[in-house]
Amino acid sequence: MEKRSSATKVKVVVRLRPSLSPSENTCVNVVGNRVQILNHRNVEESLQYEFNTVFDEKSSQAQVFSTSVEPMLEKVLHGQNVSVFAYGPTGAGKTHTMLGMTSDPGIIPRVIQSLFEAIDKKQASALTGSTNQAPQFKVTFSYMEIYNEKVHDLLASGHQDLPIREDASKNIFVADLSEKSIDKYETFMNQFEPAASNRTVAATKLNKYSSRSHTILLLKICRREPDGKELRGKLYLIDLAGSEDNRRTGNKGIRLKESGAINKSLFVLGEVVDAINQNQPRIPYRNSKLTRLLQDSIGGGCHAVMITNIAPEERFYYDTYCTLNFATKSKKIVNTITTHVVRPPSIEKPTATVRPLKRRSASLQSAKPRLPKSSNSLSSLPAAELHSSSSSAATVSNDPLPSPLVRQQKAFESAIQEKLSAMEKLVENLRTTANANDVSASDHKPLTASKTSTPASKGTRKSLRLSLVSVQSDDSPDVIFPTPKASKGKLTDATNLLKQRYFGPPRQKVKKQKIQYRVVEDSTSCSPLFPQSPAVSRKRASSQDFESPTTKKIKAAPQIFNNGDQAKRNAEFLELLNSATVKELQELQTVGVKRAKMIYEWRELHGSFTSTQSLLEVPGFSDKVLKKLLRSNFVTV
Ligand SMILES: Nc1ncnc2c1ncn2[C@@H]1O[C@H](COP(=O)(O)OP(=O)(O)OP(=O)(O)O)[C@@H](O)[C@H]1O
Repeated sequence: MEKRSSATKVKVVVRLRPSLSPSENTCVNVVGNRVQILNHRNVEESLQYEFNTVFDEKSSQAQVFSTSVEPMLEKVLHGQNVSVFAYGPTGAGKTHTMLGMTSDPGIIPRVIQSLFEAIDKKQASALTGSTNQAPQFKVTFSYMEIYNEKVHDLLASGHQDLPIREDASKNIFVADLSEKSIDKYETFMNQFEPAASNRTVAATKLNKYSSRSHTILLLKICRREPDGKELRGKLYLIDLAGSEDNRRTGNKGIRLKESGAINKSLFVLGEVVDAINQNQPRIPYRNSKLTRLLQDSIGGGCHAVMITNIAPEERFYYDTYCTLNFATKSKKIVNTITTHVVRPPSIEKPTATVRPLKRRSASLQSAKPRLPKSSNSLSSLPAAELHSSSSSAATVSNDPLPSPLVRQQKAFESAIQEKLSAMEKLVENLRTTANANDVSASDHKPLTASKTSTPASKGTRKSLRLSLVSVQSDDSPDVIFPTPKASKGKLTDATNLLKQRYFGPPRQKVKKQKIQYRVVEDSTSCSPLFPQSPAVSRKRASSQDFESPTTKKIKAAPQIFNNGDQAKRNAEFLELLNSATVKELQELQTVGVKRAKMIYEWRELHGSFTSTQSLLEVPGFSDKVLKKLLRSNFVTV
């Protein structure tokens, strides 16, 4: 569970390191929380940059930590994520600030120490309080490096490239790293050689690429309250690689490649910041591993502190100028802080939360008064289920529009109704013609019945109509399947009449039906009353997997129907083929204008069809097409 709280800007601080070569000219001045540098376009002017805090060359490690980082620790202990990253040109003091030396530790060792002090304090104060129950804390860490656009786990043996994946919280990208319990931290830290004043010596055993890679120490803190609630915070401590001007450093070969990779990720970082500031719809986080990892810190749900390191020497002028401009852009970025809370299931369903959902489902029922009450309506669901699927409940609530699936189904259904109605008319016309040609009186009976549909036929029609698009079972569909107009008798279902006429009245009225939607691929698959050819069965195997036993039974039904009735039906169909006009032929299932014309023209040229198989001689009729036509018009081969 996540809670979104206040929007917070990225906190940008600047740290100026002391000059390392006193003989060299400097070009940076710090005045209060402003940094001044010469204007390279006009040397008589100076450029001024203002930041949250600016640390001058005399500032101590302790000062930087207590002002910029220490206040953030409390947030991590309360389930929020914090990212502290050092940015700046090569040699400006990033590693010194983040790691420091044994004699003068930087942010990382200070964070570890303070974190445990804070945890101890919290537990002690909880135990002295009235509840006498202290929260439990679990701290783990992982350490990684992005080098040449590859992520390495620095705690694992060997340097394998790791993929970056999306965290369950959806807004954090993490590499699959080995995690160590924090009690291993001492051993881990001891592997660092003390950083000396010479930066080449500052390279460590663990991080041999030191200044040429981005290193990330991730601390995960899980706080479990006595009531079972968990607060999960993460703290990213990032030492970014410095960008290098290849012309100035004369980088070649591997160095050039390294430098290119560093520049690429820092370049993308700049693009990301620009995109956020310009409110662009797409932020190019995915364009580099670094920006994917920093996604939560820049424009995400994290508290972010950017420590901008700058060097005072004149030879760093251009780097300093660019760095200060980037820092200025970054301070405009706003993050919306997320608190990561995980509650135990038992306290997930307070009545206060469930009640509005119940009201919502009640209003849903009142909005559709004509629909029959059903045992599977939302209100009858257990409260816990409603709560656990609150998002889906919210989707249903008060929405007057049916879902696209229901709309699609309705459209399909009305198309089928039209076809059936037209087919009935067609049959009726044929009968009328047959009457005129002295057809026996007994044949009129079903046609007379067709004009006033009996309750039995209504029931059968309903069952037939539902079976066109659904799988039947024991409960009524209510909400998702409103009764269509056809059931009120406005449309007459010819297919149903045919079925009654040739196969007798339905054996059993379907009492209640519950719709379980399945994909209907085309209108020709609509009849579950006739068996499908093996080929079609194979094609539809996947959708049949979802069929209920009831549907399977219905599909098997034709086997028990009277063969004589089917023969009559086939003869009637043949009669229709031999006498219908183009327009009338079009009324048949799967016959459009083109096919109707083809059938008509073939008949004009060759005379009557002697069997339905003769249709194979009509251009455009393959075996498959014919089977489809016959099946969907309830004719057997
Ligand atoms: N505030 C400071 N006080 C004293 N020395 C410093 C300070 N900042 C940096 N230094 C020294 O400057 C040198 C360069 O610093 P550092 O290695 O931290 O730079 P960097 O920005 O991490 O460089 P790179 O990007 O190459 O890793 C180091 O020898 C470091 O000890």
